[in-house]
Amino acid sequence: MSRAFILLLDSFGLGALPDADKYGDTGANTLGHIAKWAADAGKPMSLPTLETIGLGAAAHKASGEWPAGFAKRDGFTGAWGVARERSTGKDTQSGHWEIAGVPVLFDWGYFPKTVPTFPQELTDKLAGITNVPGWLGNCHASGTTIITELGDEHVATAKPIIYTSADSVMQIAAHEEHFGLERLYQVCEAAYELVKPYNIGRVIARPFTGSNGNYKRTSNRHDYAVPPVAPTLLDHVKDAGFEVIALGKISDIFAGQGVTQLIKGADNMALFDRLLEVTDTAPDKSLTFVNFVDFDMHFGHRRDVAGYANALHELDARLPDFIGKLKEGDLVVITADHGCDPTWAGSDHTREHIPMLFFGPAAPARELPVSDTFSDIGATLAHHLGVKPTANGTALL
Ligand SMILES: O=P(O)(O)O[C@H]1O[C@H](CO)[C@@H](O)[C@H]1O
Ligand SMILES: [Mn+2]
Ligand SMILES: [Mn+2]
Repeated sequence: MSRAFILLLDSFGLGALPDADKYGDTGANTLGHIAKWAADAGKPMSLPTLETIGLGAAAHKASGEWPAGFAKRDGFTGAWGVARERSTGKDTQSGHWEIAGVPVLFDWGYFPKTVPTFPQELTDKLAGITNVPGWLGNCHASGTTIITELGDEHVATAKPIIYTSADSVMQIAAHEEHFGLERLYQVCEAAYELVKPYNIGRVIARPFTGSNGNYKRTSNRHDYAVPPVAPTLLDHVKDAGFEVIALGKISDIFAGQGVTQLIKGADNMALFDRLLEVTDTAPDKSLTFVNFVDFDMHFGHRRDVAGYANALHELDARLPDFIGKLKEGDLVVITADHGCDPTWAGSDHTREHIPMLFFGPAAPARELPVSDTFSDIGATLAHHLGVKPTANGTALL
């Protein structure tokens, strides 16, 4: 067996990049600030499996500091390092595509921090096509806050809630029963076509349920994403005739390009269950790519430090089961797509190093030099699987 696995902890950054000042992120450090918060609260973090692979040393390499409560040790079991982003954005698509060999060197379009944020030409056209009676929101917002504020008015008027963030996104929230899930998807499909001239990466359907000021998003989120601009590692694996198994939102992020099997999961732990099943059955030369989204969606953007720390503990506790299922020749990497420091101002991502923790039967134990592109991950896995090399990046192992 010679399989590859990418376990991506969405937003798990290890400290600001040298160019973080351009993003207002100088000093951001997702893991470092969570660990400090936990130690200050008298409950230091303990991530024994990740630490054994080399997480603490990688964090030290990225930021110059060992996370509070982590042992300053050596003798790791994995090939550990960190990578810097070459893409100009600090968004999910740029991070994932770059890992898969395609840095995003053009600038995405973004909507301004004005109210309204969306150009009137766009919202008028979209209302005309979809027959909605108007829009609510039309601003930069946190998705959970805005449905609490505007949910009642949405239910009363049937006007969808539209909002954006520092990412290249148009998000459309609507009530699953009152407005209808299928209708929301139709509005998003129409929006996806209309935002093309604005160079927007994704339109995201954000359905919710509930009543009387008490609203909750459902798992029926759907992303309408621009496909990768060049062939990625996923395409190379698929084109070689091997399986590409996408868990969670991976397929959405790559617009389905290069994916042969798509498996969804409601949350991190459900996704981990699916990962264990896949690890039992995935064939030789397959690539399994999982995105653990809760870190970003529930805790990073929500600036919930305790929740983020807890989610890390939960994931670490399950890693031994996964490692126990690996077969000879398997290579795994634990990584991230950007930071989202839950102690940082605002609610957006932070420009940070990502971890590169390679482990499994095919991984040597060694320190890796700092990579100047996330694409070194894709290059390493392409080499491991013996498929066409990615257009960017250097194989590290
Ligand atoms: O606040 P919510 O709706 O979770 O939005 C977050 O989710 C979007 C997609 O990842 C990002 O643009 C971010 O702002
Ligand atoms: Mn992300
Ligand atoms: Mn995010």
